[in-house]
Amino acid sequence: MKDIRFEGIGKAFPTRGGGQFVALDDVTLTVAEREFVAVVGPSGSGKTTLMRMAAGLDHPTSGQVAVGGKRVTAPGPDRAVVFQQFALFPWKTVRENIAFGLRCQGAPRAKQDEVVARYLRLMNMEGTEDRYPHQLSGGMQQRVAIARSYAIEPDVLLMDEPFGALDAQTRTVMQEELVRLTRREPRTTLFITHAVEEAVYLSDRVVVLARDPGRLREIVDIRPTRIAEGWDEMAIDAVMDLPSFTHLRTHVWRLLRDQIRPDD
Ligand SMILES: Nc1ncnc2c1ncn2[C@@H]1O[C@H](COP(=O)(O)OP(=O)(O)OP(=O)(O)O)[C@@H](O)[C@H]1O
Repeated sequence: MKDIRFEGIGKAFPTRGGGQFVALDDVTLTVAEREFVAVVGPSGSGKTTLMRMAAGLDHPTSGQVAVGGKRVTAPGPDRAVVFQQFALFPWKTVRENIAFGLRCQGAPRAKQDEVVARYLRLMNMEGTEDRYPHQLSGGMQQRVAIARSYAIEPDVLLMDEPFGALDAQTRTVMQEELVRLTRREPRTTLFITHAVEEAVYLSDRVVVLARDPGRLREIVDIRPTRIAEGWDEMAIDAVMDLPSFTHLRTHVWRLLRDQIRPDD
C-alpha cells in the first residue's frame, strides 16, 4: 500500500490573453496509506485538478506529487480512477467489466472468477454478472465501476464525484456500500465531492479548499469521532442524526459557505 504526497503544488493555466490563471497555489497534503481523504471546496477551487495530478493526467507547474515515494509523471496501474460518468465497456458484461484489469494483468481465469464473485457479493450485485451496462441502473453501473477499480487491487484509489450523477436515494445506498467496502478493504483513497455530508460520512479526514487561487483552507479530522461513536456499525441516517455528525458537517459547511458567491 502507498501514500499520496502533494508537496507545494502550484498549477497555472495559460489564459487566452497570454497571461496565467492560478488554479492551485502551494498545496501540501499527504494521504496516508489506507487513509480515506475527501476534498471539498467551492466550484473552481482546483479539486479535479488535484486529482488529475495524482492520476498523472495533468502536471503541476510547481511542486510535486508522489505516490509511494515515487514522483508521478504519468498514469499507472498502481492508481485506479473512478469518474462521475460511468466509464464501463458497453459491449462487455458485468463480469467482464470487473475482470478487465485482472485479465490485462494476466491473472488466471480461476483468480478472475474468485475476485469477480467477491466484489459482486460485497457490492450486493450477485446475479447480475451476465448483464450488460445498458441493462443496469446508474447506481449499479457505478458499483461495477467501483468493483472494477478495487479488483485490480490498486495501491491508490482516486474518485472524482463518483456519485455525482446519481439520484439522492441511490447516492445514499452507494455511500453505505462504499463505507462497507472501504472499511473492509481500506485503500489509500482521494475522494472529490461537492457534498459535505458525503465527505464527513465517508472520510477519515476532510480537506477543505479555498479558491482564487485554490489553497488549503483547513483539514478536519473525522476519524477519532467515527471510531469513538461506532459510525461504521450504524445505518447512514442514524449517523447523520448524531450531534457529533451534525457538528462536523456544520463546521465544514461554514468553511465553504463564506466562499460561495451568488452566481455559484
Ligand atoms: N485545462 C484548463 N485550462 C484552463 N483552465 C482550467 C483548465 N482546467 C481547469 N481550469 C481552471 O482551473 C480552476 C480549477 O478547476 P477544477 O476543475 O480543478 O476545479 P473544481 O474545484 O474541480 O471545480 P468543480 O467543483 O466546478 O468541478 C477552474 O477555474 C478551471 O476553470
